Amino acid sequence: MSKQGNHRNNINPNVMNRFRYSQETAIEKPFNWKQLVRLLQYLKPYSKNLLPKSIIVVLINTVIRLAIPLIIGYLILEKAIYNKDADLLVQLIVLVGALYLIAYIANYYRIRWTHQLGQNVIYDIRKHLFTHVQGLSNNFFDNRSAGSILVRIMNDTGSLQDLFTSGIINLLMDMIMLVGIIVILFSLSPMLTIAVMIILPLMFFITTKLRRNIRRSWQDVLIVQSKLNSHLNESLQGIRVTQSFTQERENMAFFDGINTDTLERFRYAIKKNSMFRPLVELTNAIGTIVLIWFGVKLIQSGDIGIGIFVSFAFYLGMFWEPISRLGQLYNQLLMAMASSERIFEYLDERPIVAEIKNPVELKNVEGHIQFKDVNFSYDNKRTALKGINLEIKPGQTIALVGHTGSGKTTIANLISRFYDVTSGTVLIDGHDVRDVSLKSLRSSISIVLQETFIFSGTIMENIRFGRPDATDDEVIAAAKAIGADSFIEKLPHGYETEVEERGNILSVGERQLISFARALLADPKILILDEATASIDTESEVKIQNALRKLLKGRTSIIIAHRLSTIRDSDCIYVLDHGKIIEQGNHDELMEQRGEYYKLTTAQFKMLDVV
Ligand SMILES: Nc1ncnc2c1ncn2[C@@H]1O[C@H](COP(=O)(O)OP(=O)(O)OP(=O)(O)O)[C@@H](O)[C@H]1O
Repeated sequence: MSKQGNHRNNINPNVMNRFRYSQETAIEKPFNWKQLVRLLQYLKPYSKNLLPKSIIVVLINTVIRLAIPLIIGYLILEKAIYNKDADLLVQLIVLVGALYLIAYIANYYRIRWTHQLGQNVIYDIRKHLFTHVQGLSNNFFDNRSAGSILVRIMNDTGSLQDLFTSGIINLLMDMIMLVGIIVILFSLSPMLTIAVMIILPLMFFITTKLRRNIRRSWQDVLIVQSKLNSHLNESLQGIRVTQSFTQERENMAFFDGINTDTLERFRYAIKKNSMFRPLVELTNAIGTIVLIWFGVKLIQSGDIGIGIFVSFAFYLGMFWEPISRLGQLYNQLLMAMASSERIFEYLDERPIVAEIKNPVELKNVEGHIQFKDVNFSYDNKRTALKGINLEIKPGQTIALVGHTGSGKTTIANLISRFYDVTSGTVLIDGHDVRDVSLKSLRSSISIVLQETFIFSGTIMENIRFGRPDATDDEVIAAAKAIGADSFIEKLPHGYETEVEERGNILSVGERQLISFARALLADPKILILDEATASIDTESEVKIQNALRKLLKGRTSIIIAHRLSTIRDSDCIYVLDHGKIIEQGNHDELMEQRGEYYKLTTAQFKMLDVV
C-alpha cells in the first residue's frame, strides 16, 4: 500500500489528471418493491417447470424439518418414553429416519433446481441487456466507456445470481419456517415463547441500522470496478501509444491507485457485511440463555414437561437459522437493488433514433439522396451542420471535402441515421429516413471507414460480415475484384487465417482492402467511403482506384477524402466549412472558381512538389 502510494507521489499531477473516465454515479434509491417485482418478472418463463418443482421440494423439506422436533420432543419423549411404549418408540424412530431421508432427497433437488433456475435467469437478463444495449443509438455510446457498459452486462447481472439461485426460494422456505416455528412454539408454551421473542426487536434494529451502510458500500465497489475496467480497456487498446511514449510507469501508477481503491472499498463493504452474522449469532446466544433460564423455571414449576423443553431447544436452534439467512438475503437484496437499478437504467434507455410504428420498408433502393435545410448538433450546444441542401441522384458519386471538423462525417452519419437531424429532412428515394425501417435503411448502405474494424475470426468470416449467406467462392471473388487476394494468399492459412479482434496481424492498408471486399460483397445501393483510401500508399492507390471504380459502379457513392486526387472524377464535389457548404461543382468548375477547393488542391500539389 505504502509502496503504491510512493509510486503515485513521484508522478506529475498533470499526468494523473489525464485519466478521467465517464464514471458510474451511485444511484441512490430506497429499497423498492416495484423494482423487485420487475426483477421477479424474469422468473416468468420458469413458472411452469423449474419454479414449481423447486417450490415443491422446498416445501417438502421445510415441512419435514418443522415436524421432526415435534416428533422427537413431544411424541418420543413425552408419549413413547414417558409411557414406556416400546412399539410406538420403534415406529416413531423409523418414521424420523424415513423423514430425514426424504428431507435429504428433497434438499438435493432443491439445490440442483434452484441453481439451475438462478443460472437460467442470469442468462436471460444478460441476453436481454445485451440485445437492448446493442439496439441503442450512437449518442448512448458517445457518453459511456466500453468498460462501464461491460460492468453492467457482466458484474451487475452476476451479482443478481445469489438472489435468484438461493435467495428467493430460501425466502419462501425461511418465511414458512419462521411462521411455522412461531405457531408451534406458541401452541407448546405461550409464556416461554414470549420470553424468547424478546430478542426480535434487537434483530430488527440490527438489520435496519446496517442497511443503508451496506448498500452504499457495495455501490461504491461497483463504481471503482467500472473505473478499473475503463482504464484497463483503454490501456490495452492504446498499449502501443503508451509504450512508444514510455508512459507505462504513469499508467501503472494510475492502475495501482484504482486497484488499491477497489481493494479498500471491497474490504470496507466486506467489513460492513460481515457484521450481520455475528450479530445474529449474538442474539442467538442471548435467546439460548433466556430459554435455559426461563425454561428450567417452568419445568420446576411443572408448567411444561421435559419433552416440550427439548422441542423448544430444537426449534430455537432452527429459529435463528432462517433469521440469519433472512439477514443474508437482505444483503443480497440490497446488492440486487443496487445492481438492478443500474441494469434497469440501461434497459429504460430508449434509442433516440427510434423507428416509427409501421415504418416504410425500403425495397429495390435506387439510391436517391436529398438533404433539405438540414441543421444538426450532437450536443445541442455546438452546431455541426448548418442549412445543408444537397442532392445525389441514383448512381452518382459525390465527394465531401473540407477542413478537419467541418462536418463531412456528420453528413454520412445522418444518411445512415446514426443520429436524427435537429431540423430539416434527409430523404432516401423520397422517403424521410425517420419513416424508414432502420434495418432496410442500413442494409442498403455500406460504410467503409479509415479505422476498419476487424472482428476476431478468419479473414473469410471478416469479409463475409456484410452478407452472412455469401459462399466461399463469392467471398474470394470479392477479394480478387478488390485486389486483396494477393496478400491474403500469402498469409499462413490464406483465407482461413485467424485474426484477432482489431486485426493486429494486418497492416492498416490490408485491413482497408478487407473492408473494401466486405463492402463489395455486401453489394449495397449506397456506399460511403469515409477517408477510406487514406491509409493506402500511392502505388496501391492506383490498384485501389481500379477497384474503386468497380466498387462504385451502379451505386450512389459519397466519398469523404482529404487526399483530393481520389475524388477528381466525382460528379459533384461539396466543399464544407464549419458545417456549411461553401462551394459545389465538379473538379473543373471548382478549379475555375479559384475558391477554397482551388486553394486546397494547389496546397496539396505544392506539398507533393516539396516531397
Ligand atoms: N459524437 C460526437 N459528439 C459531439 N460532437 C461531435 C461528435 N462527432 C463529431 N462532433 C463534432 O462535430 C463537428 C463535425 O465533425 P465531423 O466528424 O463531421 O468532421 P469531419 O469534417 O468529418 O472531420 P475529419 O475530417 O477530421 O474527419 C466537429 O466539430 C466535431 O467536434
